[in-house]
Amino acid sequence: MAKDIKVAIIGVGGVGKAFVSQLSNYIKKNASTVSVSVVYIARSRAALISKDYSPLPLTAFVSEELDAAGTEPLSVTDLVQFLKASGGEAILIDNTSSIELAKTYPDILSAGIHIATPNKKGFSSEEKLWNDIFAASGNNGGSGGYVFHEATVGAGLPVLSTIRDLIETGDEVTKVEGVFSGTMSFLFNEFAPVGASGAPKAFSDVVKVAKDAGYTEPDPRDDLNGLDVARKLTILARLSGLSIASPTSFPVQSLIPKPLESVSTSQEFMDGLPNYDSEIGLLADEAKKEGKVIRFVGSIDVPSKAVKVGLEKFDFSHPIAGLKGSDNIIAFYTKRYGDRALIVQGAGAGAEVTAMGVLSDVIKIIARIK
Ligand SMILES: NC(=O)C1=CN([C@@H]2O[C@H](COP(=O)(O)OP(=O)(O)OC[C@H]3O[C@@H](n4cnc5c(N)ncnc54)[C@H](OP(=O)(O)O)[C@@H]3O)[C@@H](O)[C@H]2O)C=CC1
Ligand SMILES: N[C@@H](CC=O)C(=O)O
Ligand code: NA
Repeated sequence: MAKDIKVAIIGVGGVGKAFVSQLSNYIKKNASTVSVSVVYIARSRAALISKDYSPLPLTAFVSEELDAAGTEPLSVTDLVQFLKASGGEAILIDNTSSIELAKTYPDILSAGIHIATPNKKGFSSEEKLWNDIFAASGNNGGSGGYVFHEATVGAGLPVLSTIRDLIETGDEVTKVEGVFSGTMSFLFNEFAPVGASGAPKAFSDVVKVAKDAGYTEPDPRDDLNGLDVARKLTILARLSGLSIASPTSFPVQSLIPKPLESVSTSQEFMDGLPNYDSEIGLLADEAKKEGKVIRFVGSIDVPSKAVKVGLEKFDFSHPIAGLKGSDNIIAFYTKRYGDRALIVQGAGAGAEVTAMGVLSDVIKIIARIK
């Protein structure tokens, strides 16, 4: 029988709940070959802890159960100690968007605990944190835990595994470009579709739909200010070998109306947004007159080290103009692939497709340690 791998899950929001459900199915399906026990599940102010390391039940109501029966969450130091005391391998799943938690990854990895996460913060903030995380990890042959973060770019789409494979097999990535935000894709595909006729939808209404569908960041301003895309490009640029100080160290266009930049809560922002629908409507109308649509895109030009994020106009026939739903499209230009890029396309946001990216990372870790 394979050794039992302990799992701790922090964050059971949209992605976290879908992850718990997918992990539960994975554990049942693979019970004869893999033994996985979830021993800790936490949200901000409550946790379920299995002190004797017996598996916690993985139900669809996990966040409600946490509130009803949970105790105070452990500090990261205590959680590491608890997982280490089990005597075996342990994986931490960070399904939050917390920078504080991300800052502790080097310590968690140094303790030999593995990490799988869709949280972009650790990989896209100051470069020192990125360097510390990978130096502490076992990814490059070190003694620390493995860290995988596929869902930080393009949700479950194979974006990071693709760029790593290209580079590790000796190809040279020259340019990466496309649509990197499920939210932004959905907003413009719905608000300014190709060949639109009739009354346009209000931009603020579409933002609300994207939020309710679980595409946005916990705070949708993090999408609309361009920073979510900037974080993804920071990760891809760093994987391409560029030194990127932070996601604000290159040009990033924000779609937040100036007067709403200073509001304090995300609810105030959502309430104020309808007042600015006409501003973005004008940009879409201008493009339409030229036979184009506007889309929110990003690009990394590796030789010139140029990274940028913002709105651009596209002909109706361009593949970016024709995207649907929350689809991302990411084109990798490399020496081997020449002028015809390697393209990855599909849903780039949503709980299920993101959780799939996290679980696939967990499965990769299990394959290395079991
Ligand atoms: N949604 C998507 O399509 C995608 C999301 N991601 C990333 O996945 C992560 C989760 O997103 P999503 O599920 O949509 O977000 P949600 O806001 O739905 O869920 C966040 C969860 O994290 C918990 N949490 C937040 N901070 C802490 C903390 N310091 N300690 C413990 N728990 C905490 C929250 O608990 P509580 O409710 O108690 O505060 C909640 O359970 C984010 O990093 C996001 O960027 C990545 C790709 C796609
Ligand atoms: N808010 C993000 C979620 C995935 O990273 C997006 O819309 O792409
Ligand atoms: Na991905």
